[in-house]
Amino acid sequence: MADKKGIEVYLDLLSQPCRAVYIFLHHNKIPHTVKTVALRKGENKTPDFTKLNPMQKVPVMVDNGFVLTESDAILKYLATNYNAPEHWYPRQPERRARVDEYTAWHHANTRPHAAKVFIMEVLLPRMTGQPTDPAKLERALSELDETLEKLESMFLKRQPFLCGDDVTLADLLAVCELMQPLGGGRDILKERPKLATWRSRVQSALKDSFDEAHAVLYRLRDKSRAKL
Ligand SMILES: N[C@@H](CCC(=O)N[C@@H](CS)C(=O)NCC(=O)O)C(=O)O
Repeated sequence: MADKKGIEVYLDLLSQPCRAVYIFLHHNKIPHTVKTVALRKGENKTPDFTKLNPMQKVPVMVDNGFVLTESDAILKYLATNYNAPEHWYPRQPERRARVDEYTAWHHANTRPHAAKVFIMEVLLPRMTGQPTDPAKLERALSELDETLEKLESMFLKRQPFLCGDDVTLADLLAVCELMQPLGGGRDILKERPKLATWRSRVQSALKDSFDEAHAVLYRLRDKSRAKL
């Protein structure tokens, strides 16, 4: 049985994988302490943080001296070692394999494609002072659209959640990523009713922890919309 003393997590809630870890811990009432690492202030580049994670990325989890990076590994570790309901990461081999199938695909598809739109519309203009290049944005949106199409046709199909009848780690990672372009005022699911309904379903399943984790992104969205 894992230690009940609690866990330390190093997070910046503007980061999609950090929000997934935060939501999982909060929703499942797993005792933990959040240590904020403000990426915009370069706090991930300090010597202390670099010692903890030489990759200089968040999230990082420390459980009684056991240091773990990568949201996927952290979520699966938490689901396996702490008392989280089984639906998150089912024990039955085929059902678990479905979650692993999505999460492997996620990091090469949903994540880079949704993140690119946010980077182009929010981060790059802030860093360079230059407006978004419309042709590059068009290409990024078209790549993202292919991913959204596959999410609907290959994963969601006719089921309520990406891997079946109940919410899993796959939905959690996916929803946090697909929310990100909202920071630039863009709702990428606006014209995708099937995925938009899925998002509402995931949001309801996660209750307050969803909005709590996304508060900082909502503030960014409101600022972006005010500029339009
Ligand atoms: N594959 C990693 C990705 C972690 C990652 O890219 N984190 C970003 C924030 S979303 C970061 O820390 N970036 C800081 C940097 O690269 O300087 C995971 O899922 O945990």
